[in-house]
Amino acid sequence: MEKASSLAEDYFSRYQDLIPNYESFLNALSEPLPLYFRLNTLKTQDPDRVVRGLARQGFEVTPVEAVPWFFRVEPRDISLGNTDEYYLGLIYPMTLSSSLPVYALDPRPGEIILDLCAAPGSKTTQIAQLTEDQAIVVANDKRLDRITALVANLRRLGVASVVTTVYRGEQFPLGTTFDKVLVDAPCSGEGRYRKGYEGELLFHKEGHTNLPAIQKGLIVRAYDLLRPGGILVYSTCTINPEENEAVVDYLLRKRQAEVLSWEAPLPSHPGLTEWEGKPFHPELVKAKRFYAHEIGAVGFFVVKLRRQV
Ligand SMILES: C[S@@+](CC[C@H](N)C(=O)[O-])C[C@H]1O[C@@H](n2cnc3c(N)ncnc32)[C@H](O)[C@@H]1O
Repeated sequence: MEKASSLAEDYFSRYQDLIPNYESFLNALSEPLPLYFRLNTLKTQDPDRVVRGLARQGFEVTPVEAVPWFFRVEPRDISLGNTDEYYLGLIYPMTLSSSLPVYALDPRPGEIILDLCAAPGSKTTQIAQLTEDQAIVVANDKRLDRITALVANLRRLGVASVVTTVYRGEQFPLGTTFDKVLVDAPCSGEGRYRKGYEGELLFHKEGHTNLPAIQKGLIVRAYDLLRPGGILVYSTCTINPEENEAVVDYLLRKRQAEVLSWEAPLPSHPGLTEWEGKPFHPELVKAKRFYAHEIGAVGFFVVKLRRQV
């Protein structure tokens, strides 16, 4: 047990000097992730009614002050996915920090928006909600089975403004230009790792292909799909600088992108300008890192960029 319980610590030890309050980060790995849902305002404007309905089924629901339409739910041992509120599309269970990339994207009605790695659609449906279903949204994913799940979510939530495509994002056809592109990239998911009973890391998927190479291909294609002045948001749920700052640094060396500041509703830390002796573009300080133990949700990295020409 002693040996096993050090597995998570071993894995994260390279981040010892990077993660603020590293001890409390390690402690948080043993805690279950808090549950949240987003109220789907395309189907209801009456949060009180939804909260009362869930309370009758034994849920304790608390609004999250900082993030509009998000609610924290307890306990975890009854399934939100088996409630009428879920089936009717009044709620969409998603972790709180998963709202951040769309927050940075700031989608508006009338815009043409591409969600390049969209399935199962947490962020696509959030975009549809924030634009009151009045944008044109293309939701793409390389996996048809996951697009099928996304389409089911669109139907359940009553979204009409989204069309779906199935391309490898790196090869998404050039031609149409977008006002905004979101790349919520496939990643190692370190921000969501938790310790199991024997100290093993849950959610640790072995045998990844070269994620940074895929992520670099995705971010460059996303940039090339923007109109001049268009906005790109790149996000991951990993701590790993090679999948975050190094990917954005690659784009900044290949293209004339501008890194933008944005106001986040949850506590964050600046992006890194150096990692393991390798310098990154100084503007990366405007990227934001969110750590699981500080926000009570999955750890995230989010950066907002503008296409110059
Ligand atoms: C982090 S998940 C996206 C979650 C989604 N944005 C949401 O909020 O529900 C990453 C997605 O990227 C997809 N993906 C992986 N490689 C891809 C590629 N080369 N091109 C497009 N999508 C890819 C995966 O199938 C997966 O659905």
